[in-house]
Amino acid sequence: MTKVLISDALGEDAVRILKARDIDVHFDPALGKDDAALREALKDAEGIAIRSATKMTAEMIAAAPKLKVIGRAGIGVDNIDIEAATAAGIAVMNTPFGNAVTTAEHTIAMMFSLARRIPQADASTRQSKWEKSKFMGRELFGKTLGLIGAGNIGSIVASRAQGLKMKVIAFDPFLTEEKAQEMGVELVSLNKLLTRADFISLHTPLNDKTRGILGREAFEVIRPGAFVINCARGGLIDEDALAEALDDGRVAGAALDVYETEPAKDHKLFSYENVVVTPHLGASTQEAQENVAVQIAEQIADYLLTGAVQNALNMPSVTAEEAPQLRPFINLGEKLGSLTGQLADGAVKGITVRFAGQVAKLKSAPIVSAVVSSVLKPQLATVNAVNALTLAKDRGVKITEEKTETSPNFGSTLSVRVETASGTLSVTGALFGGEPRIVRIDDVRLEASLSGCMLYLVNEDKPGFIAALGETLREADLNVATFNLGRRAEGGEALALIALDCPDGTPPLDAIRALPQVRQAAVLRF
Ligand SMILES: NC(=O)C1=CN([C@@H]2O[C@H](COP(=O)(O)OP(=O)(O)OC[C@H]3O[C@@H](n4cnc5c(N)ncnc54)[C@H](O)[C@@H]3O)[C@@H](O)[C@H]2O)C=CC1
Ligand SMILES: O=C(O)C(=O)COP(=O)(O)O
Repeated sequence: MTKVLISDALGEDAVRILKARDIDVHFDPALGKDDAALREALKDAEGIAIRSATKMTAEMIAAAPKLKVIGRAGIGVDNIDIEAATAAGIAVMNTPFGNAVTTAEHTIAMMFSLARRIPQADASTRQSKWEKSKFMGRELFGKTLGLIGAGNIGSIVASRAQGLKMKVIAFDPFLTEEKAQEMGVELVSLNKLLTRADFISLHTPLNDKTRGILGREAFEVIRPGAFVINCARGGLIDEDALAEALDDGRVAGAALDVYETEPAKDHKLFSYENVVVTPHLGASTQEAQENVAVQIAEQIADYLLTGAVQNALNMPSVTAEEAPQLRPFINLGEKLGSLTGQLADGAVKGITVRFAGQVAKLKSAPIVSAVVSSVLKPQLATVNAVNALTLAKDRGVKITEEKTETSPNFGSTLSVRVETASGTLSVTGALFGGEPRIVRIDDVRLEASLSGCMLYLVNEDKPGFIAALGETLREADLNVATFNLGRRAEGGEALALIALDCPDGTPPLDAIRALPQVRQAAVLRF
């Protein structure tokens, strides 16, 4: 039974959905905080659903030999070593929209909290102080909100802020002018944003480019009296530099939901009166948690059980509707890739996948990944459809796709051409009743299913060859299951693909190669 772990606090719906799909679910929200227990539980898990507390480091991934998918019930994946997961052939998925509205609302709540000092006023009033004059606030109306990052969440924050009649400007080098105009947002440089905005809110992923984007240099040019809000990731702000800017009054206040180190229990900024803090609550509403739990459970189950891929960060998407259409062609691609990979002599330099007919209209990326993975399999034990393209690139293998919507003889054909230092080999296959069949090897037509243990032969098309081969196989006590022949021209070079009943034994290749008509012989396993 397929085992999936849930190692963070996820909505119960996730358990229900996975169990309904006959998945063995291990739900322990404490697991993500206990490295040793997580490592142990990962030994036989095929999937894991996490939030931000579980750290899927390279070391943790190495402890999970059966893991096929890491599902992040949320957006940020900075707690997952995606490179290590990809190298290990593990799909990484998130739920990019399920908690976006909730997090944008938290940002707006933080902005109001700063402007009206609601948390501080609340604490004071509970202490019977009635400090009405102390908590003089600021209006948001007419103020400028500067967004650093205007993607899913930033754009929702923008629309809510516009509803409050704020002017919204954004620094986002990846946002087009057209999209910004559509959002009613003025695109500006980081420097302009810092000098113009009354409120600055961060909404970028945490990566090498964005780490410390609000650091000492930024606080030096920031508009005096600006407020800073961070509901994205802790590392985006240099917390020491923020403390200095708060100390000398350049920054009027900050609202933080996320921290460089989490959980943040003892933080120097917690003692600042003009800092509002929440414990990474951005995504914590019932609605958002229901959304992400349901979405990630369905995505994990679909991937493990049907091969559908949704919201993966390291492989192409395949919808539930596309999966059944693609599956037979993925199977065909795997067979063709496996045949060419097993016959490839030496390092693979290039792989060309050609789609002809109806198949050219389908999404090609999953088929190409399957082909490349199967070609490289004899050389790389750990290759799979997730890491195939990365491994191919690392090894300098050039991948080419060709498409034509016409196919002369079959509804659709798929061809794989593999180039090595010693030449090229090209095979074409088609589906017969949904089953993969090979229909051509180089320029030789022959029709064969590829399964089990097979003998691949290149021989001279001369009388007596089949009898001699039959005798050699009989001497080795090997039964022929199917025999498929093709030839270039009468009396010329012929090809044979022979299925043998040899689950454990090995065909006597030396004896076969010694037959006078044989030019090449190889054993293939599918
Ligand atoms: N506090 C919380 O509980 C939550 C936090 N988040 C975090 O919010 C952040 C934003 O999430 P989404 O809006 O969904 O992401 P997104 O990917 O939709 O948007 C990110 C935006 O940042 C922009 N960007 C990337 N690099 C940039 C750079 N160097 N400078 C300026 N802009 C840059 C991108 O072009 C994109 O428009 C993420 O860090 C995510 O982890 C998300 C959900 C909940
Ligand atoms: O989705 C995200 O990026 C978040 O930061 C939410 O984190 P959480 O699931 O609440 O631990």
